[in-house]
Amino acid sequence: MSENSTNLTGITDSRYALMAAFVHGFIAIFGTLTNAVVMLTYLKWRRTMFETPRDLLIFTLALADCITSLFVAPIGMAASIAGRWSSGRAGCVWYGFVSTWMGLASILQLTGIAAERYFTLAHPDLRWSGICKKYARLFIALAWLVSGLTSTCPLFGWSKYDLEGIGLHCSIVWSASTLNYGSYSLFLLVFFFVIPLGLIMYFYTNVYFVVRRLSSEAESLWGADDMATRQTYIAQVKVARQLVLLTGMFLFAWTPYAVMSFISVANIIKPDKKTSVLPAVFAKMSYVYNPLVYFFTFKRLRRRSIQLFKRSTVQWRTNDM
Ligand SMILES: CC1=C(/C=C/C(C)=C/C=C\C(C)=C\C=O)C(C)(C)CCC1
Repeated sequence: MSENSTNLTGITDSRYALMAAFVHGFIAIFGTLTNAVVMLTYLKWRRTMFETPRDLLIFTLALADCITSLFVAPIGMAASIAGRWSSGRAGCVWYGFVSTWMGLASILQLTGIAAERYFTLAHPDLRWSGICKKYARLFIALAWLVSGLTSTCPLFGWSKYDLEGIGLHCSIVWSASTLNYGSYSLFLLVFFFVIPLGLIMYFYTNVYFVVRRLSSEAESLWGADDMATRQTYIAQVKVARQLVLLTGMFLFAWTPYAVMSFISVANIIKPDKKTSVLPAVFAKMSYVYNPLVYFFTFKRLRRRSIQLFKRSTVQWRTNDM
């Protein structure tokens, strides 16, 4: 990874450049379109769709992925096609800043939603779900604000955004060569990866144990006549499963990048410039597959999106006649 590089021309290898061009192009088109469909569906049926904190979360995650696909991926594609960084210093800072902001906001929101699941299922006595619905908007706004402020630090001298890998994308300088770079890198890895990951694992492990205990006690707890309570419980567990999948997919995408960044900071081995492109590309693919996870797991969203698609096709045809 680059350390003190200020040379914004970049050196590339044609095979990696071709792959990066393809991935960036794919993200720019499909990431923007699929995430836009998710958001439009929510906005079209906003009265009924924003029922739970989970819906707000899906909307804001789709917004973050859409912003990155639309405003960052084309810059990466242009660089990959040119075989060198082609958007200057400002383009590099923009690329690094937006990618960092959106990524950090997503991990904070996924931690928040894991907490909501934990308190809803493990401590129903706290009536957390009611409180959470009320404060979900505030939490999401805070997550965006905190991650936004954190991402502006490199603009004010705490670390910096620079070319990474073979020079086709920009990120913060993952290095401990100076206290300035090292402290910011560690700050990000600890507060936006290790701690959120630890909390997410704690919350979902507890959810799992509560569900297991309650399932074995189900008969004696509810009896045969309290079907309503039982159905509510089953629905809550289903939601927890969907959210574990969503969070798991995000972490699946970002963990290789976080591990490679840690290896660079700890100076364990010096990652090869070419192969270090792969974790960054892999992380970006989550912008495209996240909407697919929403469509396949959230039935209501899927049904409404299909409805939206059918309506627009009918409208199109009518306008054509
Ligand atoms: C978003 C997460 C992280 C930080 C990512 C950063 C700083 C990304 C910047 C740019 C690019 C180009 C990324 C890849 O495409 C951590 C701190 C690594 C933790 C996981 C979530």
